[in-house]
Amino acid sequence: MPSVAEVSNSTHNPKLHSKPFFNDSSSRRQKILQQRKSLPIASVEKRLVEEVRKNDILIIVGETGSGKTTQLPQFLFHAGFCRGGKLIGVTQPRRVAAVTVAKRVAEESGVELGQRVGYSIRFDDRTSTSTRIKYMTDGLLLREALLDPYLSRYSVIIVDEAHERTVHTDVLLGLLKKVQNARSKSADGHSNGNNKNADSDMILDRENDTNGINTLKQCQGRKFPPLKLIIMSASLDARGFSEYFGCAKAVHVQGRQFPVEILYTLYPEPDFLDATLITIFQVHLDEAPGDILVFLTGQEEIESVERLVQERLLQLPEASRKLVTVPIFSSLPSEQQMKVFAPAAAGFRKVILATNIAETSVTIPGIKYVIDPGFVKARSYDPVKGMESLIVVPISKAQALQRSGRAGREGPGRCFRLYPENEFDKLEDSTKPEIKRCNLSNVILQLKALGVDDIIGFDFMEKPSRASIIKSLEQLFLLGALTDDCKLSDPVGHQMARLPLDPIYSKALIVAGQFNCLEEMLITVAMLSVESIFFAPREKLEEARNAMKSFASPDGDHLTLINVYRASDEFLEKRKMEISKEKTEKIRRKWCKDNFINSRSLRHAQDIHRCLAASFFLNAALKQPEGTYSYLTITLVSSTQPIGRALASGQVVQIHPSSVLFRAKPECIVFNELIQTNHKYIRNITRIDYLWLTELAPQYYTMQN
Ligand SMILES: Nc1ncnc2c1ncn2[C@@H]1O[C@H](COP(=O)(O)OP(=O)(O)OP(=O)(O)O)[C@@H](O)[C@H]1O
Repeated sequence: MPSVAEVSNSTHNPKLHSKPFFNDSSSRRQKILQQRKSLPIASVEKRLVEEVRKNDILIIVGETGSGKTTQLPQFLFHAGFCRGGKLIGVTQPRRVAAVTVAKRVAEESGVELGQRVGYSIRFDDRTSTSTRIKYMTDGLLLREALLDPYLSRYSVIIVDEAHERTVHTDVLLGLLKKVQNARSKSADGHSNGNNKNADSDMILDRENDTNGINTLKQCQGRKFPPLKLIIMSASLDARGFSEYFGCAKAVHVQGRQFPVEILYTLYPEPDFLDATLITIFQVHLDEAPGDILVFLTGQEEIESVERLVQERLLQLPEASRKLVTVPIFSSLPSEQQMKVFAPAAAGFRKVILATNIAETSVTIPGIKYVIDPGFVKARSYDPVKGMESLIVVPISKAQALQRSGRAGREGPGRCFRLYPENEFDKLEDSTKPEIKRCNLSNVILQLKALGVDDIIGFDFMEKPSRASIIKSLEQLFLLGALTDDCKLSDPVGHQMARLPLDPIYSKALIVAGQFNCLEEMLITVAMLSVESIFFAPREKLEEARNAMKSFASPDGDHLTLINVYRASDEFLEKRKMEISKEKTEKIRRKWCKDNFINSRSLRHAQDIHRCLAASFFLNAALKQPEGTYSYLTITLVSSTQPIGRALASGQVVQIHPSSVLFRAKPECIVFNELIQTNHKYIRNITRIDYLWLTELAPQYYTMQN
């Protein structure tokens, strides 16, 4: 049993370190200072710092809003943990949390964002050489470990919201355990290279790597100060984490700043969307001023609730219509996401319609009421079919707690749970770790690059199933990332591991060079790697559709994406298109000229098609007579060999209505995404010639004939 020390809330309020916040003593500065002083964590600053000094691994559990995320890194900074230019890294499962918390802490510290306090998320880095407190996504820290296997720049790493158990958090925990072990050995004067301790073999067994990833050889002989590791959350299974870290100490920061009253329904609600609407209007019409945060499962649901709210508002007297809806979901452009943090116009109440993106870590100013129907859209993975799907499931108790914790941050709050209290009791305590319900290709690629060859033997907090591991190994093998003996292939596997992309995209980029279409592939992958390029607000649906049509390519979504990218590039940069110096076949040119076709564009389009086919061959589908598609999946014949012979079996999928090929329905296509709602849909699709499959992926497709 781990020892759980209670760090109580005392009446003593230590003087907070207050480097100049702002030039003037504005009322905002005073307010922030006051707010910080009154946080439960403020009264236990010294004791927490002491605990961190005494323990290399510390588990901190504290109520939502008690000040863990914003205050602890500042306490440690002022206590000298950044001496010698070291960093305190704080990981978050979500980008929006990393960005908004960093902004808040920079403001609290009175520094410009990107200086002492910064953030780093994929494709957006706001740090500098003076950054000492760095908020980042857990995925980003994993990538940093590829370049710096000892994470030598960090003196402290705080894994925040660990209860979410994202796949990156779980891999990171295993990795940090090993890094910490290796660093404490190096600090003790152990020779890294000779140490055969199993705990450090991942780092120690790294071979020389010619692909730019730092290797053990470069690290040998260097000494690193011990790494402090802090695992934090409001709803953590402290015992489970403590056991995983060898009976690490767990402390509990008691108290919350403001109470949140929890209300349940008397009976189960047959239609939770209807119940949500009724509750929104009850709060709006009957409750004191304060904004509302509603948790829904996805974009479609958010848009339909938004529409229904607008319709019902029109039925109210003019004076009661002062309610504005603001959506937030992951595919919304980030400027739009940030709108939820802006106050509503004077006299208006704001109702934020959010997915679980707003569930943890974030403080949305003004929120007094939370409406929680109790559902979430979660990933699930079927390793046999190789299919990942999103399904609506009840939330866990931990999630319910996080949701209610978004209220009560600036004053007392209320949370309306749209289910009876006895239903709450039946919820799972915590969310099933994502690593047990997702495709592992990306994780395996990264672990292999970090020198972990035995994936099944890796010290995961909870092991993914053997079937998922094998399926993902198989996919990586078919993409050419692994050799026959399951090692990272050279150079393809190493190159793929370095790219911060899905393995399928990385492979596309690598193959693109051979097909002379790297630029186009970069555009395609860049466009696919960001959230949805097309955005269609409900009130401007027709205009948005017309705009999309003007870019649409008859060959599919990928080429359409390139059209969009190029149009915006030309518009913004007013840059002339570069003329290709390549010689192309005279006949083909003439044919293009006669047919008013840009031969260069056509050539690239063809290359891109082939390039996509080469890398996306795992995701091919053939049209069936009735207009659906048969998706070719791979089934293992031999269960003893992870990469054995493969056979294809079909399952029925449909083209998603958002695709420009929704009506055209070509004979053979490749696609990027398979999603399951009420149907199995495929998205981001390109038309291909079936023969290319056998030409470019003979190891797989010749067997179909
Ligand atoms: N952007 C912000 N605007 C206004 N107040 C904020 C902001 N960020 C934080 N706060 C204040 O600081 C308090 C502590 O926030 P913090 O995120 O550190 O808490 P936490 O313990 O990490 O909560 P959680 O477990 O929910 O992540 C909030 O309750 C709120 O009062």
